[in-house]
Amino acid sequence: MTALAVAVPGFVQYLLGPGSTWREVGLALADLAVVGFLVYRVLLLIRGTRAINVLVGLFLLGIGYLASQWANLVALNWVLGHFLSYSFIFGVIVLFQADIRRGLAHLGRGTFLVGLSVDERHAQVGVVDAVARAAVELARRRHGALIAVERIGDLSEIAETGVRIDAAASAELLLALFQPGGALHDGAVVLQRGRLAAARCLLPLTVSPKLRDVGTRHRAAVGLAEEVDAAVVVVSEERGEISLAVEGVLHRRLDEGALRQLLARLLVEPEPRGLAGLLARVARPPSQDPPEDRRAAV
Ligand SMILES: Nc1ncnc2c1ncn2[C@@H]1O[C@H](COP(=O)(O)OP(=O)(O)OP(=O)(O)O)[C@@H](O)[C@H]1O
Repeated sequence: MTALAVAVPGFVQYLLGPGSTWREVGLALADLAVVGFLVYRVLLLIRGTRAINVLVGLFLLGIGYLASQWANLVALNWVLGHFLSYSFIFGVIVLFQADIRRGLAHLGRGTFLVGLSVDERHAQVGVVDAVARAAVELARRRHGALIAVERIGDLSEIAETGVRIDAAASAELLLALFQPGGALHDGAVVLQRGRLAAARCLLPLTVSPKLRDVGTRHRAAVGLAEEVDAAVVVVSEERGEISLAVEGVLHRRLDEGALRQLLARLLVEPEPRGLAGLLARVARPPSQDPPEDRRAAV
């Protein structure tokens, strides 16, 4: 460790040139640390998503560009150079849009929860209780269910794909809606601002290849959680399992306690505000996530 503490600044000083001062070395080290940390956070953010494949594609294009430059292949180098510069701009905006949206929503999460009024917070506590009680009972009965709860992302468009209900959210209503054979049991129920907004809604399906062992109900939950900042609870008809999709990750095999805890964290408990909140969110160690075997990153 001590050897490393001497070797790294020494190496940086060597790179900066013989006349460099320790202040310059210190600044260069801080610069490297900040860039390293940012790259690490970006990789964590897009880990296991389609974005990582695109990043690998861009990296290979970059290698092709450098190779064509080295081999003096003028036409290929011209094409790859232009292709790279445009695909960087459009690639970041278009291909990473879901990930950017999720990342921004992640940063805005504290603001959403801090901004809740007393009444809204009370309604959210009711939603957590209703959804958790219903999910446990639906799992016991082996009735399949899909419940999307709005957070920052607006679920109005999703609600419009189904049948409008606009009723107070309760476990009893959820149990009745997901009764097999019922007119509204298919598709997802959408909860907005503490109320049960609509049923039989259609959610976007994820195309992630990582979710091979689950069917369309779970794919629909993850698909919505990839696109919008919502908490989506799934009850498996086949296995009687409860899962929750949020920020594109499926937390699987939850018992009532774990489900309540996750829902409360996502819908009720505010995180610290301002710089403290930002630092807490950015620096949250991966170990605070549920164990790896319960998660399926997409
Ligand atoms: N895009 C979608 N939006 C909303 N609901 C959907 C969507 N796709 C499927 N579903 C719901 O999932 C049901 C089919 O579930 P399927 O058995 O394929 O999935 P699963 O993930 O294996 O779930 P389970 O473990 O309950 O069987 C459909 O009847 C419908 O209610």
